[in-house]
Amino acid sequence: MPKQRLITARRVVVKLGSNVITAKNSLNLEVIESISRQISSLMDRGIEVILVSSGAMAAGLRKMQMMRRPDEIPKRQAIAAIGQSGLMNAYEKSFSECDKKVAQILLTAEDLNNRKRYLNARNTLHTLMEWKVVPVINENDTIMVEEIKLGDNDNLAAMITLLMDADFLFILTDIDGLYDKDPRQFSDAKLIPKVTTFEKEIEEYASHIPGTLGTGGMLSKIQAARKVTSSGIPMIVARGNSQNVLLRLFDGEEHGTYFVPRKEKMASRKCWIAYALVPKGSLVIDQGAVSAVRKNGKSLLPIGVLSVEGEFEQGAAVFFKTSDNEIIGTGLVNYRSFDINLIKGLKSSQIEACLGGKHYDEIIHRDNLVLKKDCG
Ligand SMILES: Nc1ncnc2c1ncn2[C@@H]1O[C@H](COP(=O)(O)OP(=O)(O)O)[C@@H](O)[C@H]1O
Ligand SMILES: N[C@@H](CCC(=O)OP(=O)(O)O)C(=O)O
Repeated sequence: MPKQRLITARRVVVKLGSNVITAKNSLNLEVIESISRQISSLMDRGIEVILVSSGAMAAGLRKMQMMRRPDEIPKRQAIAAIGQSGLMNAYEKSFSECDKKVAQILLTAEDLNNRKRYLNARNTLHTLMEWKVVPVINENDTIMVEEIKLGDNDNLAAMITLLMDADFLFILTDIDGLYDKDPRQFSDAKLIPKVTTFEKEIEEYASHIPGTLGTGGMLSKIQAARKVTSSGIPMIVARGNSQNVLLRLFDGEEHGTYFVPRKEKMASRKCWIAYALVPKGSLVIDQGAVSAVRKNGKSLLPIGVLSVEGEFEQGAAVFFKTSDNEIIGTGLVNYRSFDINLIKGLKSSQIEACLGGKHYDEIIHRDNLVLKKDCG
């Protein structure tokens, strides 16, 4: 293999997918041991590693000798609980053989939505890394219901990468990387070694249909790549059971698909607004406001707001869009939807008379506003 891309990252996130972590009848201990050894060896070189591991559901199914996920939610959650403890046991054992300790972190979408909990998670992860303990993160499947699930660990891993200001995201799966079409359906599918821009066809290459035990398929890996590369962080998708894959990547060998990062890095607060929050409504804005926020980097003022969609409180994340439904970006509102309905179209100097008081001139301050065009 040619050596082309020496990785100099100091803090990385590694994500292991369900298919690669499970064998025929249970967890694939060989893979778990190999990845643990590789992570441990990176840590011994002074690199900080955070592991996002799937496998709870797959391991639980195998343990209960079930062929597929049950339809009932309580049963699914019970399966995840059974599998998660086995998963952690396996990591506990394999990392202790390398003299490393592990910590289990189970997160929900709500934890990432709430800024206080989001920052708390960050502090805990920092402490673990200071103590040279390996954080093993998964979604808390046992309490999540379908509607509010993060859904796939590729996007969770991307959010952890942003949360922790990591320098690199490795997504390890059961295939060599991104192909130009679904290799399960097309025998002539070709591996794409490098993705520089997210043209529409990139998403068309990928089927969202995962492998037998996976969740998001290649599509969720591309979404994850969008998130991190738009924030200036590179990502590689590679085969997790290929021998010493992480160490070889660190030594500069080319494997898998490399997603090239954008040059400009988005501030971490803006990453949180863009990727962790679920918008609660929309503001339809006029062309003047579109140019002000898009071209001139200005805040969104009431005068540019035409209408309000949905009901939301002060501080909520909302989309702002044109009357043709083109989404321009996302931001945190200084006023609740009820008040925006009253002040829309007004000058900022008229807010006080209208509402009987004024805390802010802007509906969305530019520090709390992220443009879609900056999100890859
Ligand atoms: N264009 C593509 N390139 C590579 N793999 C693809 C593509 N389209 C669909 N896939 C499928 O996506 C699967 C990986 O996704 P998934 O099963 O969710 O893995 P994981 O469990 O590692 O997250 C591969 O096994 C492959 O069959
Ligand atoms: N939280 C789930 C993993 C869901 C998931 O994203 O799976 P995958 O697409 O295989 O990475 C579990 O542990 O089973």
